[in-house]
Amino acid sequence: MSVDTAPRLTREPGTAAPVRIVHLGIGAFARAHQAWLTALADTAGEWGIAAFTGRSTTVADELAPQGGLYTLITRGADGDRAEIVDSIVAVYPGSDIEAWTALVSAPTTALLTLTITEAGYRLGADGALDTTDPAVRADLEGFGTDRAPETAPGRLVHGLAARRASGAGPMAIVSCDNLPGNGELVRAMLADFAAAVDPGLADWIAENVSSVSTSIDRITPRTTAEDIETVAKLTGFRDASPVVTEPFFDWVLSGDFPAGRPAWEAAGARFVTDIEPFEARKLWLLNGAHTLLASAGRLRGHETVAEALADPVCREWVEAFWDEAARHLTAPELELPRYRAQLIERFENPRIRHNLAQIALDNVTKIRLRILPVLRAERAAGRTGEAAARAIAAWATLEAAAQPGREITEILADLDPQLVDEAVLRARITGLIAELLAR
Ligand SMILES: NC(=O)c1ccc[n+]([C@@H]2O[C@H](COP(=O)([O-])OP(=O)(O)OC[C@H]3O[C@@H](n4cnc5c(N)ncnc54)[C@H](O)[C@@H]3O)[C@@H](O)[C@H]2O)c1
Ligand SMILES: O=P(O)(O)OC[C@@H](O)[C@@H](O)[C@H](O)[C@H](O)CO
Repeated sequence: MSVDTAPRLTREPGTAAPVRIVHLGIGAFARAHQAWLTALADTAGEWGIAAFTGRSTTVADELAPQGGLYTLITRGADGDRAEIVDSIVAVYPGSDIEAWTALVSAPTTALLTLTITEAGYRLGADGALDTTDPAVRADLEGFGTDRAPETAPGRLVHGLAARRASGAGPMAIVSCDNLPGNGELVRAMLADFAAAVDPGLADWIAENVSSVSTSIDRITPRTTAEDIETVAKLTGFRDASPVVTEPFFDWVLSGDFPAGRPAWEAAGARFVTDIEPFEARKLWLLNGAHTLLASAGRLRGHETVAEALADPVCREWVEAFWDEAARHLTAPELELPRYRAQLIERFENPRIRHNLAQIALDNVTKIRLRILPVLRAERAAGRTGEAAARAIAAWATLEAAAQPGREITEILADLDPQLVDEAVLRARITGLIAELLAR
């Protein structure tokens, strides 16, 4: 059936689970991962999700007429499988502060989950809330007035203040963004914001809000118009907002859930006491390789991860980066040879079109968190960290082209002043830039 003639996907009345989870930043990934796992785990229909967009209202406009239903296409190398996911039961634009406040402060709400992108946390290089950010300042100054908060920290603290006032009790916040120690970062972000507006509220949050850390993994590119056609053919429905993802998924969580949670382990999630090695494995090997390819692959004329990995030069650079990272990922439960083999298979999936330009967004933050730690660990061990340095050199080469007139040393200093201050390192990176330009 073509999308022009297919009936729209809509929810049957009376089939929505009660809201017990509020999600901020509904996009493609949350629907490929935690909303899908919630639907699988929640066989009794007790854990409905109320989803809010972060900035744009697009997903709310698309999903609300469908009662929150959407199609998830699992795209393997050999074909597509479509399923309709029903765990999202209400969708709102992020600007709907009335709905947000009512839902976060409801005693029935047990969890807040987040996919607001790395930039959405509004943290500075030191991991604390960036109070020099004009949007953060505006939310701090407007707190407690009629002005609606606009940043994620502002909205979260506003909602938690209402929860404290309503006496709804403790809850958990689960960050599902690709940041190391994402639970700790949420805790710091909330503590910094609340302390600046109401120290009593900061104490209440510290005692009543559990920040759960997670490592989240499922490659989910942006949906295309062609995907909407594919869904109509597979299901017979017109879905304005389907999501396409890969077969692989992984979710590791660590923390407390004072008001309960879905039995996510029944759907494949793992609960651990020490999440740090799992986070480092995923962020350095998967996201680090993505970040490397986002610069090096584009420099060599490639558009997608699969195209770049098919280039033996890029493949060698990725493997060399993994060798460096692997020396600092020593916990046996990480099963690195297996994880690396899976990564190659996932990156090579020719039917997942993961654009390097999309992955390159907010590159500076990503390099700081995924490449620099490997470079520092290698140098601390007395080695050069050549492969990590090459990823930085590739990024700096593209930046120099995009910012004519700026010296390479200025560009590197924006990333990390140490890259310029240490003469040996600076010379190595500039040497690698010359090598990349010569190719
Ligand atoms: N796509 C993936 O493969 C994948 C996998 C693992 C983790 N993640 C995490 O999920 C995040 C979102 O990915 P996605 O694929 O859903 O992207 P998306 O573009 O589909 O959705 C992003 C959501 O974040 C919101 N947002 C963007 N900037 C914001 C800001 N400054 N403040 C508040 N909200 C903001 C958007 O409005 C939207 O609701 C990633 O940044 C990453 O941290 C993604
Ligand atoms: O937007 P980011 O960099 O956090 O990540 C881009 C991709 O590396 C990322 O979305 C991966 O596909 C994902 O982390 C896989 O689990």
